Amino acid sequence: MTTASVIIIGAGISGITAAKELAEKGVEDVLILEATERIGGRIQKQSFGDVSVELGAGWIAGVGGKESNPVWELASRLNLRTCFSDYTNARYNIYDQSGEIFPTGFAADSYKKAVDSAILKLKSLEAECDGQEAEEAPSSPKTPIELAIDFILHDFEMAEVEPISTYVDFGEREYLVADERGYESLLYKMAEGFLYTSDGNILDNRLKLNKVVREVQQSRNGVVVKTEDGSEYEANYVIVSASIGVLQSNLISFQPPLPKWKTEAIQKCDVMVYTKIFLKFPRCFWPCGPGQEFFIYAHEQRGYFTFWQHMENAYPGSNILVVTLTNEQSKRVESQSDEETLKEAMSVLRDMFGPTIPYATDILVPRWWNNRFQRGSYSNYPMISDNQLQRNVKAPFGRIFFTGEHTSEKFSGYVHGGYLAGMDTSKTLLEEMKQSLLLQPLLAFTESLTQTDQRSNPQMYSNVNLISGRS
Ligand SMILES: Cc1cc2nc3c(=O)[nH]c(=O)nc-3n(C[C@H](O)[C@H](O)[C@H](O)COP(=O)(O)OP(=O)(O)OC[C@H]3O[C@@H](n4cnc5c(N)ncnc54)[C@H](O)[C@@H]3O)c2cc1C
Repeated sequence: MTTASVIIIGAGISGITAAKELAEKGVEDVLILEATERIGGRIQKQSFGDVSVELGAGWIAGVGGKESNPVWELASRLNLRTCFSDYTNARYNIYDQSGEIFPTGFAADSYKKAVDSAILKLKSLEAECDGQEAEEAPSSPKTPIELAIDFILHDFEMAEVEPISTYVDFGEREYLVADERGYESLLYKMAEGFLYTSDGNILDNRLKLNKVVREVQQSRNGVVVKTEDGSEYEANYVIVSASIGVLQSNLISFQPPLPKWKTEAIQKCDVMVYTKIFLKFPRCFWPCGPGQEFFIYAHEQRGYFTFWQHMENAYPGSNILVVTLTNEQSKRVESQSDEETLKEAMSVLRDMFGPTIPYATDILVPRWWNNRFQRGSYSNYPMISDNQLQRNVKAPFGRIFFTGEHTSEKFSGYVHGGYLAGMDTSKTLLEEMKQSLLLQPLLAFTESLTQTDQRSNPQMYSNVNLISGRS
């Protein structure tokens, strides 16, 4: 059986950050077990139509504020190619089903109404929590303006994932990563010399790919981690960085089972499904001027092929459009063939741009919901929820610690949330290791009093030995 001080389940941004931080602080023998054949998790690029597209995270969000976003700093240091991307412009490019574009004033007005309506909804939820009578939110007749409002509200629900109470001013600017190696470069740079040698070979004592963890067994002596291929690994501590969707599924079982306060908190957190569908065309037929990177299709069915982006700013001449679907629409599209999805997308595009536009030559539909190592795109805590819910999701259980974007109090749902969570969890674990070292003599004394044969369990309190390079 392979042993390590700390086993980390998952090699996304949070898992790699935690592993690196632990190693830098002296915990040398950290081992990452990753279910797939690659590192990166929800940061994943794929070649499509001669360029690299991001199936997962694409934007470095929250830049230009009072405090600095660590992922932006990292990207700047690595000279990652990025381009400014302002999706709020989308509100001025709203098409109806007959291809008419809503006049600017009309669209801006819808935006204001949506904001007012969102504030009213928030107040009513707050009042409900306080047990007061709430002002009724207006019902939504599906006039064109209400269709536009509906989109904007839908967008708020999908994008405003950070709890308002914990707002930190990283800024509002967003940059699209347009690097040849994509967002993944960040992770490969972090992993260089640590998980991989400079010529790209895996350091096998630090990272094992294609290792699907199915069971985490905890005892007084440590933790045993069992994988689908029958391997077993032993450690003093485990950090689980798998997504909230995976925690909600039964992929990983815990022995003894996680306590009720923890499983309840995990189940209460919403999982967003967010899907970017890529379409390649023989030529560009959409408007490409300044402020036209994004456009919206207003349809009675909320979220039906609503949000569009062209990739000409990031990749000139690529002739690629991206349409974003969420939740029920994402799940629906994931369950049908790509040909059917292509047909639907083409029909929407023909509504907007007329019947003569060329048919797409290729389509790429990521399936985050049906991916058993993700089960969704990112966590979305209820807008009005006390911080206790998230604290319970994050809280360790014995020797098992939790990290991942869903444990980041301020930035759940984001790459920088995953990064900061990895830092935070490693700090908490280091503190625990220190404490257990301090307690060691006392525990040894108690043990000798109760005449327990500690020699049969040599690892029980011996973080010191394990920290210094056993693997
Ligand atoms: C479509 C999409 C668009 C997004 N857009 C943005 C964006 O523009 N900007 C932004 O900041 N964020 C965005 N995000 C969110 C961002 O990608 C995530 O918040 C972040 O990457 C999560 O990192 P993580 O380390 O918490 O989890 P992950 O990256 O999911 O890492 C967890 C790892 O655990 C592995 N794993 C799971 N189960 C097991 C198991 N049983 N055994 C072993 N390994 C296991 C997984 O394979 C994975 O590699 C987007 C996400 C998606 C899906």
